[in-house]
Amino acid sequence: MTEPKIILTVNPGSTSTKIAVFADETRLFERKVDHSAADLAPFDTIGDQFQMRKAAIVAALKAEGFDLGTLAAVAGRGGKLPPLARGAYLVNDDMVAFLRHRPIDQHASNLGALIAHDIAEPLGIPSFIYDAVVVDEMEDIARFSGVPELTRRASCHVLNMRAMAIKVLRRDGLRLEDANVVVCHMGGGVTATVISGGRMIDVLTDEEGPFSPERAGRVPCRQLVDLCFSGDYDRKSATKLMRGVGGLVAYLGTNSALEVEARIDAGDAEAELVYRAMAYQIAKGIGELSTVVMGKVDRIVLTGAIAHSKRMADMVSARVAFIAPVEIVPGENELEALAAGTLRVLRGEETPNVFVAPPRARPAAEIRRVEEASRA
Ligand SMILES: Nc1ncnc2c1ncn2[C@@H]1O[C@H](COP(=O)(O)OP(=O)(O)O)[C@@H](O)[C@H]1O
Ligand SMILES: CCCC(=O)OP(=O)(O)O
Repeated sequence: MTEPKIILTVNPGSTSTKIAVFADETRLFERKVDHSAADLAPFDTIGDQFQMRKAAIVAALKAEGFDLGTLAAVAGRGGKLPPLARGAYLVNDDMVAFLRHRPIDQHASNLGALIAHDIAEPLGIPSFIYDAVVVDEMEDIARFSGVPELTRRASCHVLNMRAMAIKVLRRDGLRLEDANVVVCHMGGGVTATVISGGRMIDVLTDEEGPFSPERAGRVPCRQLVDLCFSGDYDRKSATKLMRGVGGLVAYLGTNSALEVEARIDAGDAEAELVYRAMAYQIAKGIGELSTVVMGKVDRIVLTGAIAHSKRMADMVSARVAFIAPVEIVPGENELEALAAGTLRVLRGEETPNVFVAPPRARPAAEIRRVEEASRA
């Protein structure tokens, strides 16, 4: 009998870091470390959280008495890289450098590959990402933003959305390839997608859709431009306003939907209105994506940690149930999906993709200098 493959999976989310160790398909243990808005406030960028999050993981593994020497691979949640294909990518030097120095965006998932690589490299074992948040299968028509310089790109909770859609359909004897499903993941970030014929043909990213516990979501763009040039913000602080201290944090000072619900239960009318507004925006997003498949939606799936909330699930369902049956599948199985994908690679059933960093875009001023020099 062959020895089981031991895999450490790492899922840095905006409000928590989750890890689990698997022996083949069997989960040996799982740990979640929550990061409150106050814990995260001192960090300017996601990259600055690397040591804090890695230390939390190492401490959790130590508390379990886990021997790192038994590991066959480490898998991290894939972050804000350029658009990728579905499936596995080996974490290589190009990917590490890209995520460290020029990630497309600030998101906790950027730390998935970095932490996985940092743990795996000294052990002489590979690290992988699987179904990264930037898997992009959008159709050409979905890429228009209205400004030619700004192309819409996919970014969502890919791992969990696909896994939950497959689970719901399989239970009803259906296949993802044969259905139209709108999935909304409600966690620290909220994103939604419409999956048609097995592909995520359009996506509501966390910057174009509903606000969420710590993100602003879609905002009035002219006012945003004014805000950026008001003199009160630089690039870092304006970015953080959108991601990190937006949404529930901005309105209510907490990234915890659980805390907001406790305040509502205690009679806080402001908390109730903000939470209801979040549900309203989520429902509008689902409606928007339903038009992509002309309303022919087989299932709407609500998932993520906030789908545990009956209050939120009811508020959203009430507005979208006219479109299609609503399935509530709380939580996420991102760690299982990471382990399952990595196992396929280790067993030789899937070949990992190779990440090649795109060339750096040259700033307009540099291009002008080069052109002027060549004319001279
Ligand atoms: N049972 C629950 N009901 C409502 N909200 C919950 C519940 N459990 C967790 N949450 C909320 O879900 C959000 C975190 O989602 P999660 O997906 O775990 O985070 P991350 O995006 O960091 O991975 C937090 O706002 C948390 O308060
Ligand atoms: C970038 C989309 C994924 C996302 O928002 O994840 P979290 O909810 O974990 O922040």
